[in-house]
Amino acid sequence: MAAEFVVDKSFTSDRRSAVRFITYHVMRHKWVAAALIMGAFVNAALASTVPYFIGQAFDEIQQPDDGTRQAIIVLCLFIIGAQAARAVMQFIRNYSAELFSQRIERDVRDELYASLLGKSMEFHDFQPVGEIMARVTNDVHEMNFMMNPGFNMLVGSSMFLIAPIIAAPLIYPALIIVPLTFVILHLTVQIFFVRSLHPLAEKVRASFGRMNARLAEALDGLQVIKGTAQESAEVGRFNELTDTVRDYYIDQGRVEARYLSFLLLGLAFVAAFAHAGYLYQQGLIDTGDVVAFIGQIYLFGFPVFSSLFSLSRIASGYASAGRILDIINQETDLGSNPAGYSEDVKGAITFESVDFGYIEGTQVLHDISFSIEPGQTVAIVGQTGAGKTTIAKLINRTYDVDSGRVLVDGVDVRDWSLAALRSQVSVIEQDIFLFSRTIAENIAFGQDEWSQEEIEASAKKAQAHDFILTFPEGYETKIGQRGVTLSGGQRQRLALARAFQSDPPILVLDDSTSAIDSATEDRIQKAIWSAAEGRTTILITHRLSQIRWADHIVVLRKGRIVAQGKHEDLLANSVDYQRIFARYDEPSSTDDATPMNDMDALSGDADQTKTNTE
Ligand SMILES: Nc1ncnc2c1ncn2[C@@H]1O[C@H](COP(=O)(O)OP(=O)(O)OP(=O)(O)O)[C@@H](O)[C@H]1O
Repeated sequence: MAAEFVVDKSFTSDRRSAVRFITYHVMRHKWVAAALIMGAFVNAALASTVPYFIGQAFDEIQQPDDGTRQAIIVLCLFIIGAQAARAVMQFIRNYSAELFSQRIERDVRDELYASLLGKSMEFHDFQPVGEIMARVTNDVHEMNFMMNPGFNMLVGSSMFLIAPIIAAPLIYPALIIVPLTFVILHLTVQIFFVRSLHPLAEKVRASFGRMNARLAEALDGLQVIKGTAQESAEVGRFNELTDTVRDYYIDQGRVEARYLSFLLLGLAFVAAFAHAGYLYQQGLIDTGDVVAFIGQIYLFGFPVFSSLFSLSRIASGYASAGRILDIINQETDLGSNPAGYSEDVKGAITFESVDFGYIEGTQVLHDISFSIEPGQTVAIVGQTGAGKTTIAKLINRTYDVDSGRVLVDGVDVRDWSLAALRSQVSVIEQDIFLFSRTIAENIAFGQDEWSQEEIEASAKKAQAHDFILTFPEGYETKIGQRGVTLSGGQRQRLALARAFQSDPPILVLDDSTSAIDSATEDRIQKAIWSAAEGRTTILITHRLSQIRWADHIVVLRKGRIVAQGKHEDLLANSVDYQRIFARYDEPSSTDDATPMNDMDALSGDADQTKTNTE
């Protein structure tokens, strides 16, 4: 399957169905599973010896003679020995079960996480984060529960179903009738039980995912919810989802409450007493045999009670495995092309008749063609929604073109090794994302090794060093989630520092100075100029001061290029450029005091402006 990112794994699971997927993961740890089964089986076998020894003891007490005392002591020692051995077997079984289930949880989670990172942005655009989180955390954990206590209890208790079938005929052959009939009926009930439980378990899991998605979205948009006083409405919507989860759980409980095996167990006791009593009356078995036989029937209690719980866990785990596979098996269009072209990027970018749309049938870019020489700075301008950001996303293959080609150094980006391409194209997004890690770690993101001096040098170039030092912990300051503890301008400068640190041959700055005051704008301007030096830079900006010193300007309108060239030429010849430019905000700056929307000022020399400000 094509994926943007493929982890070198020591295994490739069988993803053809949930059963194969589960079996594959179980078989990866077959020795641990074998220890579990062996522990469970021997434990059950030893447990079933207890009623046998008690039956023997009964016989001894009923016909006392000189050897009775010694025989009872020996039988007691056997029971103690059997229980001690059981304790060891229980330990083996429970330890293996924990090891087994935790390993499976880890393997499946790793596999799912790697698969998620490998999915294209097209996939992630339409997947609510909360839903994905529910699968990575909760559904994977359900698979753990399916193994332990689910399978563990089912396997362990199944041995208690087998033991009486073996032991009863040893007491007297006809005594097999009741236990065998019970086991057949109990297994039939189990099959019907799981069949009716499975669709409900799927509904529970799916409704849980939807609830999680809503929760994640609400927390993400908390500011908007509070800002628009929508708390009550949101609580109402969330309640509807929690009600649905509750209702499906109750439906599941209703099916569980109708579990027929409890009734069967009661009937089995009645039938066993009747049968044993009849054989006793016929003189075919003695009192000890009756006690031993009823003791064997008692062993059924454990599998009946535990199967209700273990089968519910298995039904939930099975539904979860299906949901995990759903995600893993979804195709992603982008291939990582690991064997592709992977030279050092020089920086030439060419768009050749590119068409693109995010959704089928809705075209965002139409016939886009332009070229950028290595080291040039190019500004892409156009009204909001014109497709500027979309152009940037095609360069590092966040998305692939529908038709036409995007070339980097003359090579189609699809022929590049994706890792080689992306590691050399740095994009500072409109909505800058910072991780909840330290400032230093954020600047060095993507690098395995870095020194404090390097980080500080990058921060200085990005005009970020001074504000970083105002924090008590400096570079070790932990940034709040998504960088919420920083201002917009500070986030932008950290993103620039990250770009300096990785020193990419191609740098894309998307609207990077849209939300800041003029003094900060000035600092960022300087940082951008020094960042643009010696590399191909694409500026997607509404800032006049940035646009006009670009080597080349591409003017977009509704996804089409309506003009391109140098600032002066465009200003003189392109009505679109003039119109767009007239609407752009030009912040006043200390060095470059071009007034906003002042068309006279636009005719100033771009290079001159750049030099002055530098
Ligand atoms: N992930 C997406 N899925 C679907 N449509 C999208 C997606 N991202 C952008 N679009 C659509 O593509 C069009 C171009 O968007 P784009 O972000 O490239 O515009 P832009 O020129 O960068 O705008 P702005 O100046 O406001 O950032 C818009 O109509 C937008 O609604």
